[in-house]
Amino acid sequence: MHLARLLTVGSPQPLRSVAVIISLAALGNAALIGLINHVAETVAVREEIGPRMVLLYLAIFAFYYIASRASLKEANRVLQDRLAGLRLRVVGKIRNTPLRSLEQIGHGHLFAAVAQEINQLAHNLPIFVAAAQSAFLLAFVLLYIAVLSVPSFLVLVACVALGGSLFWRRRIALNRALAQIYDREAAMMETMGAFVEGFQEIRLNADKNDGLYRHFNEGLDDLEGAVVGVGSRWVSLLQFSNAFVYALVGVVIFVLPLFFHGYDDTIYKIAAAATFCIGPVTSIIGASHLSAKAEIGLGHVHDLEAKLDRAAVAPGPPVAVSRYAGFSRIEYRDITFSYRTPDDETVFATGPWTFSLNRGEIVFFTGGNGSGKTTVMKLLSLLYTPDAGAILVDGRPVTPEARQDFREMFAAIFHDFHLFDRLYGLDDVAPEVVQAQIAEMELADKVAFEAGRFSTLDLSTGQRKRLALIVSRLEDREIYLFDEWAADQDSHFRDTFYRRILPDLKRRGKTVIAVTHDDRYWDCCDRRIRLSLGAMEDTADEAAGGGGGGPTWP
Ligand SMILES: Nc1ncnc2c1ncn2[C@@H]1O[C@H](COP(=O)(O)OP(=O)(O)OP(=O)(O)O)[C@@H](O)[C@H]1O
Repeated sequence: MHLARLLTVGSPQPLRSVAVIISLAALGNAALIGLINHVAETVAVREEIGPRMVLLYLAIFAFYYIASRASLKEANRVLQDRLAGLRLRVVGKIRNTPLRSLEQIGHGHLFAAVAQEINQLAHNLPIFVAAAQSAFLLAFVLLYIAVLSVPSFLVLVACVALGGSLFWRRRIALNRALAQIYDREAAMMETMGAFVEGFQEIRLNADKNDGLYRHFNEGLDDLEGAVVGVGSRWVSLLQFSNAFVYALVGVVIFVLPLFFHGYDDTIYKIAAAATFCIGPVTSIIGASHLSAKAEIGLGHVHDLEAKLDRAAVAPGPPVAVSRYAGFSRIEYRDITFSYRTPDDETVFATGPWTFSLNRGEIVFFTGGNGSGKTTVMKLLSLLYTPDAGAILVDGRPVTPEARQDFREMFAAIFHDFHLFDRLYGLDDVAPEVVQAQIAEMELADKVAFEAGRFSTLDLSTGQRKRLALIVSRLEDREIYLFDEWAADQDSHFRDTFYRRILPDLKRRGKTVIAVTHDDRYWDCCDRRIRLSLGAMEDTADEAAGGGGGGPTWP
């Protein structure tokens, strides 16, 4: 069903053309079988095979060869095109999904669906195409048998229907077992991931290393047992299909002559034709095994698509300049937000809080671990949509359609930031400008900007953060969010950040919101907000609190 859905999305025209070419190739194959039978009969009655027959054989063979090659190539091209379309569609949905929904789906699930499942399918597609050709061939061979003897055809069709239904029943049981393998494979992949991500920890601790290895081994045993079980079911299914074809040949040779007269002349032709079917039947059975796997994999991709569709927000038109560019004041009114479990239990809640931000000010957010600073940063930039409350820019409410415009005002460096090696979205930046910033950030001996990309990202965490700062400055946004940016910097660069970079941004009319634990630099802000269990607290009255302009609560 999922495979059929993959094929039917998009224009039906290429599929029709493929079906025509595949059926031509199968027709050529069947004609070849018919001709071979005819020649064998001619030789058997000691008649001469003339050059016409040789020429006919060569012509049919050439036709079959060309059509078969073209059908495999064309079908593969069309199917790979459908898969590329599926990948593009899923990634297109991912990029328009709200951050929170993506976090709930989980990165592992996303990668498994977009990379693993679709890749596997892409590799197996040629086998499906060959199986489709075999199916057409079987149909033509049955037609050929019908031309030779209608009663034989009817008996064979009845036998094939019976065999097909037996096969189908066994296949359903096999599919169930395959689905269980999928779950075990996912669990094993997770433990594999722990080896890679926790490599430093296990290299330092042999007991931990052994424990994880044992856990992996148990999972592997479990998986192996399931795979072996499916393998033996699969082998017996394959044997059943081959034995079934031989049984059919037996019916042709031994049973049919007992019931039908005048059958002796054609018996060997029908037997030969049925024998020719063994290869195609094996090819179809092989593909059916893979198609069961593909169904499960594609099922996961389609499940993911459905989740993304439920969460998706229709993208607005491309934004050249945010409609809020040049804002004077942003007000966040009665904002609330909570992380919830799938059972709808609240894990952490923040708000209701009300906060306003004036153009050109520097606001620090402080608070203990888990107090909600990062969460609030994501709410302020609308990476998270508040559960309730309103945001107004210069008195105008930010409507759902305008949210992307609002986000376009921000450049953010979160503590789990991602550094791209290219300046995506900054096509017009002159390399000299980037190079000058690299020098200013004292990274010139480490990294260069060449051919539109950074020469390396293999840098220390502090250095990578400096590179991220360069990128955010090049983006030239209205508001800068820094989530503990200075935490990984040495004392010299920490000083540079608070005493030079932040004031410089302010001088250029930028607004800065920074999460910080650096109490030595609290004098560098205009206002400081403290978060405690998700609640905002005014620090204006604190003697050691932020200097500057003091709080500006609405
Ligand atoms: N993706 C998430 N899903 C569920 N709960 C989360 C998620 N991220 C954070 N939380 C919860 O929200 C609370 C606040 O987290 P947040 O990262 O905002 O705190 P923080 O003040 O930035 O902490 P830190 O100083 O350690 O960086 C945490 O207690 C955590 O349990």
